[in-house]
Parts: sequence; structure tokens; C-alpha cells
Amino acid sequence: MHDDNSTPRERSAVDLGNEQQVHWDPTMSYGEYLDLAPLLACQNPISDQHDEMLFVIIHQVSELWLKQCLHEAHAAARAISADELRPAFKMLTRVARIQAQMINAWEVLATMTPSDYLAFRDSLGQSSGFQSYQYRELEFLLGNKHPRLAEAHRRHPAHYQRLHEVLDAPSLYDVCLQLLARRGFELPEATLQRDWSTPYTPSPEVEAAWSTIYRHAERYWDLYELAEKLIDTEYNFHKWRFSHMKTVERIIGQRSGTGGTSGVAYLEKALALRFFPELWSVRGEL
Ligand code: HEM
Ligand SMILES: N[C@@H](CC(=O)c1ccccc1NC=O)C(=O)O
Repeated sequence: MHDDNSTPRERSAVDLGNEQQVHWDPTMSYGEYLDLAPLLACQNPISDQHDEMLFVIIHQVSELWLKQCLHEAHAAARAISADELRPAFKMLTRVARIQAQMINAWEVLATMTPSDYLAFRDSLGQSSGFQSYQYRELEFLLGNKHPRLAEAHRRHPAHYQRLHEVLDAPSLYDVCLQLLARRGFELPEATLQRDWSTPYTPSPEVEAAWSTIYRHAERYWDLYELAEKLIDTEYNFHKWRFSHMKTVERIIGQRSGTGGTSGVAYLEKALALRFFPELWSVRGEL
């Protein structure tokens, strides 16, 4: 139905020949709505090696998922700050499902052998996943704050500014701790107000608060659920890091990275990082 003064929607129809007809509005097609022309014009391997297409696509898919994770995790942090935990749980669950997809993507990439990769590795120059600004934003947002990591992006002012906004603001974990304070847990002042761009220092008071929540889950059910959503996210992040490290070892062994790091040794060291340290340490204390 349409109003009298509006133009009727133009319709197109095709008979599929099996007693089915498809009708559609030709003013907005699938490809137009999804902007597929520019999207599908972006897969441009620079060598003539067969496997480079896979390498490009796997990175592009990961970057799209990172975009969605950032969309969800930023919104979850805002919801938590507004004491709206249920929508935040839904968003964090979605982040965990996306992470599962990103982890599974390593299985596809593992079909590329060392010789397949080495055949085009030189064309990559000094580019590296180390320069993924969305990945860095997600790390900052979850709570791995290191101003030096933003420096790799100085030459791109828009990315640098964006990274600094997230670096200088409370992380997802910081807003959760602020929520615990609003719920009456006594936390150190430095946990609630500090220079957010600096690395987080774990505290016994925060661990004690999580301990109370885990011991009395029935009384603090929503905070208990929040703790488990955070653990899911960190657990999956860690699985992603581990699979990346193992895939890299399988493909380039102990070579140093194009981004200037030692390679696998650097990636192994990153496995020790913790976004929500007291949520892990408390498990040994319950
Ligand atoms: C053949 C496949 C791959 C190899 C050999 C590889 C290798 C490496 C190496 C050696 C590093 C350390 C930095 C450096 O010196 O370059 C690194 C970092 C990184 N890579 Fe990959 N990578 C591969 C695939 C991927 C894929 C598919 C992604 C998905 C987006 C990715 C994302 C990253 C990220 C985000 C970092 C930074 C990690 C951090 O700083 O903690 N890599 N990669
Ligand atoms: N750091 C990798 C190169 C690499 O993997 C890469 C290069 C360009 C764009 C994305 C990449 N992926 C992850 O680091 C290497 O050292 O072979």
C-alpha cells in the first residue's frame, strides 16, 4: 500500500519456471544495498601467486569482524556505564561468537604451506598485522593500554587520533570496576580515577570484590554473569592469539617478522597478557 500522493513503487518480476515468481524493487538491489562493487574491487593480490588471494581475503574478513566486535564492545561499555547490563550481555555474547569465527579462520589459512607463502612474502614489504589499527583499538578497549603501541600509527592522523581517544578513555574493564563501586564494593580510588592511557595495575581489593561475587552468585547474579562474559571474551582472545602464533610458526618457523619483531617469540610473549587479571587470579582463591 502507498499514500495517494506518493509514487507507486516500481516492481520487477521474473518467472522462475517452477511456478514461482520473484518480485523485487529495482531501485535498491542486493549489490547496491551492500555496496558490493567497491567491496569486491578490493581484493588485489600484487604477486601472481595463487595463494595470495586467500591471504588478502582472510585479512579482510578478519578486519570486517573486528569492525563488528568494536561496534559491539563499545556499545557494551556504554550500556554498562548506564547500568543496562542485559543489552551489554547480548552484545558481549555476540563478540564471543564472532571470535569463534575468527579462531576458525586459522583452519582455512593453515591450508597454505611455507612454500606457498614464501612465494609471495617478499611482495608484502614491511607491512604486518602489527599495523592493524582496528586490532589495536580492540586491545585498548578491552584494557591492554600501552601508549607506545599507538605510535606505529602516527603517520596516519585519523587512525592515531582514534586510537588515542580509546587509549585515553576508561576500558571495558574500567567501566565494569566503576559499576562494582556503584554497587557498593570498596575499591581503591586509583582504580576508579586515573590516567586511563597507562597499563592497569591489578589490586587485591578488586580481586576481593570478584571473590565475593563468585561466592555469593545468587546475591550478585548480574555481576556474576558479567564476570563470565568478560572471561569468555578474554578466553577467546587468547585462543586467537595462540592459533595465530602456531599458524605463524607452522608457516615461517623462527624467521623474524616483516613488522620488525622477532616473530614467533614476540607472539608467544603476548600470550602472557591479561585484560581482566583479577578475574583469572580469583579462580585460585575461591
Ligand atoms: C601467513 C600468515 C601470517 C603470518 C606469517 C603472520 C605473522 C605475523 C608476525 C611475525 C607478527 C609479529 C609482527 C611482525 O613482526 O610482523 C604478526 C603480528 C600480527 N598479525 Fe599476523 N601473521 C599472519 C596472518 C595474520 C592474520 C590472518 C591476521 C588477521 C588479521 C594477522 C594479524 C596480526 C596482528 C593483529 C598482529 C599484531 C599482534 C600483536 O601486536 O600482538 N596475522 N603476524
Ligand atoms: N608479519 C608477516 C606478514 C604478515 O603476516 C602480514 C603482512 C601484510 C598484511 C598482513 C599480514 N598479516 C599478519 O601479520 C610476516 O612476517 O610474514
